[in-house]
Amino acid sequence: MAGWSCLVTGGGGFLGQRIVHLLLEEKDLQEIRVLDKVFKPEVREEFSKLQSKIKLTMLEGDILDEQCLKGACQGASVVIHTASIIDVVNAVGRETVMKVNVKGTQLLLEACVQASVPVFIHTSSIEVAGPNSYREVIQNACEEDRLETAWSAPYPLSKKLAEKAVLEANGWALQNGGTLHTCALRPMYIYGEGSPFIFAHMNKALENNGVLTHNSKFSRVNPVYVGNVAWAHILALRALRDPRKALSVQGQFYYVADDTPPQSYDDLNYTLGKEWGFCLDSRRSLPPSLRYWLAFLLEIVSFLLSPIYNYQPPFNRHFVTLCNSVFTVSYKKAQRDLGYEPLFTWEEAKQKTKAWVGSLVKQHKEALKTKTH
Ligand SMILES: NC(=O)c1ccc[n+]([C@@H]2O[C@H](COP(=O)([O-])OP(=O)(O)OC[C@H]3O[C@@H](n4cnc5c(N)ncnc54)[C@H](O)[C@@H]3O)[C@@H](O)[C@H]2O)c1
Repeated sequence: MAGWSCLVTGGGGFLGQRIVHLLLEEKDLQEIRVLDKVFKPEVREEFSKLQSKIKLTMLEGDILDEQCLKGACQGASVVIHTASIIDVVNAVGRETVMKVNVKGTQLLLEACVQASVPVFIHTSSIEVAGPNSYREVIQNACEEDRLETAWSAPYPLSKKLAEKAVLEANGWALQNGGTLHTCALRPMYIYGEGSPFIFAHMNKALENNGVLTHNSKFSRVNPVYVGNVAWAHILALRALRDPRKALSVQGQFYYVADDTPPQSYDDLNYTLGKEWGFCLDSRRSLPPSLRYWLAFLLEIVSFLLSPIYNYQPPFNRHFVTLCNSVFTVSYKKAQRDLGYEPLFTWEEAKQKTKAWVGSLVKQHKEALKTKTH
């Protein structure tokens, strides 16, 4: 097959970087374009090193900038769209999240039509499916269950609308007479080296003598390792580029999990941190029902104050539900259609992530030492 090129939006992010690394191994790939709003200096340096292996172009720009998207898509054969704002506590502002996640996706789809890019892989999220209630137990959910979030909170709603736009765009006519083929991947909560959530969590605990906050001990989910999620993206793009497989994959969505055992978010953090002296807060936490109604009260206060003051509650009902639900999925459909098997076992994923958490602890100790000298 002739040389091809791939654009990764959000490619400077936690997942995007791992996708870029895996792309390097793809046959006949001539160019990787990485579009991101900002590249951290360490990411820029990492990508500069890769430029000796492949033509890697870093494009700093906004997913809402049509001119930027036009240039980024020109001549690309595949788009992997991971750029998004993840905000489960409404810290960023509703309008911004909706714009970047929904409008940004629509603009990118239109840019693909104009530039005749035939393959579009979208990183969706488990949040488009739920959980809707912490009282509901959902185990081993599969795509045929047609689960759908009922939340109007900006993150789940925007991801739901973005995924819908992507799947509806499957079959669109391209400028050159070709056809656009799309699919969406719905990863569970992603962990691994560089996870912004684990980074924030561990740093907060380090400021608190290694005590990890525990506000999700009733949850039971199957988190997925970042290297496996990146791998699922590669398999999806291979499938959509393969005329024998494309027919069963186009217009479809897939849950992406791996063999990480179902557990609470608290237990995951503890497992990753205990070797480095982290411990769980031994104080009793509020039961979910009480936290839920407290969140509701705070949301009302926020609403009442809104004409005069922008008060953002520290948690909301959606967040409480997320942190206290039993919600696990099966990855059988991805196995069947994409040939997906996790690249990393739970043991490997755990060891790699633990080692990274250890490096955070080391950095923290060194920073403390320099402060005191
Ligand atoms: N982290 C998780 O647990 C998780 C779980 C399920 C799905 N996802 C999805 O995976 C994708 C990647 O998430 P991640 O965990 O790597 O997060 P991340 O924040 O590390 O990566 C997102 C990237 O998008 C970029 N971006 C944000 N706004 C932009 C804009 N206006 N223009 C251009 N780029 C912009 C950010 O700079 C960032 O590099 C997202 O679509 C997210 O919804 C993440």
